[in-house]
Amino acid sequence: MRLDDVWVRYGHGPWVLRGVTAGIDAGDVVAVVGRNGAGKSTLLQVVAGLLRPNKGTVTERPARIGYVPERFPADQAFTARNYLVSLARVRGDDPGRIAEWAERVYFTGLLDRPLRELSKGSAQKVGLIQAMLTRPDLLILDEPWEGLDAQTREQVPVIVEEVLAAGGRVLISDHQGQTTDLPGLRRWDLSAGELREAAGADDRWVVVEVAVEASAVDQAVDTFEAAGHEVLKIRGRREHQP
Ligand SMILES: Nc1ncnc2c1ncn2[C@@H]1O[C@H](COP(=O)(O)OP(=O)(O)OP(=O)(O)O)[C@@H](O)[C@H]1O
Repeated sequence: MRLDDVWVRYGHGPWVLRGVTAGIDAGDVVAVVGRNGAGKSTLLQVVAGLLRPNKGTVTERPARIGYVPERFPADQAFTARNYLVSLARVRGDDPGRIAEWAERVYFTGLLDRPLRELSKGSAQKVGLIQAMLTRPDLLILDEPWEGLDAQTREQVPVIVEEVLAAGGRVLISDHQGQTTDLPGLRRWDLSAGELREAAGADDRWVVVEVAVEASAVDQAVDTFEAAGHEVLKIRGRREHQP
C-alpha cells in the first residue's frame, strides 16, 4: 500500500503529519520510531483507515486489517469473551478461535472478566485477539512492547512471522526503538511530522571486488579481516572477464 504526500492535523492544531510519502509491501515489517507525540499513532490510524488525511492519498490498502491500539477502549460493560464473540459475529470471524488465541497470549483466565476491570496490558491482549481472529493482510501494532507482559511480548515475533508467511505485512509503532530481529524489518523515523526511512541492514553493506596477486592472497585476507571486513569469496581473475 502507499501513502502519498499525507498531511494530518487535529482541528486547527499544528500539522502532526507533514507530507508523508511511504509504502509498505507484502513481506515488510515496518517499525515507526519517534519520540512521544511524534505522530506515530496518528500515522498508524491513517494506515488503518481510521483517520482520513486532510491532504494526500492512501492507496492499495489491503482488504483485511488487524489493528491493535495502544489503549484498547476497555470502558465497556461486556466481558472480554462476550465482546470478542459479538465482534467475531459482526465481522464474520470464527468465534471458535477466541479460546485458541486467548491461550496463545496468556489471557484464558481473564476471558470472563468485564473489560473495564482489565489492566492496560490485558486490554491490549483483547485488541490482539480481535486483530488475529482471522489472519490479517496488514497487522498494525501500536506500542506492543509497552503494555504487553514479557511472556506475551515473546509471542509478537511469532505472530509477525505468521502474518508474513501468509503473504501479509506488519506495521509497529515503537517509541523506544525496541523492534529488532524481525524478518524483513524496515525502520521509519518520524520527527516533527516528517518521515524518513532509516538505512536498512542491506544498505549498510557494499561488496568491493579487489584483485590480489595469487601469492599474496593469504596475507590480503588476513589484512581485510583484521580491519573488520568480511571476505565473501576468493576466485580466479579470469572468471571475471567477459
Ligand atoms: N484526537 C486528538 N485530538 C487532538 N490532538 C491529538 C489527538 N490525537 C493526537 N493528538 C496530538 O497529535 C500529536 C501526535 O500524537 P500521536 O498520538 O499520534 O503521537 P505518538 O507518536 O503516537 O505519541 P505516543 O508515543 O505518546 O503515543 C500530539 O501532539 C497529540 O497531542
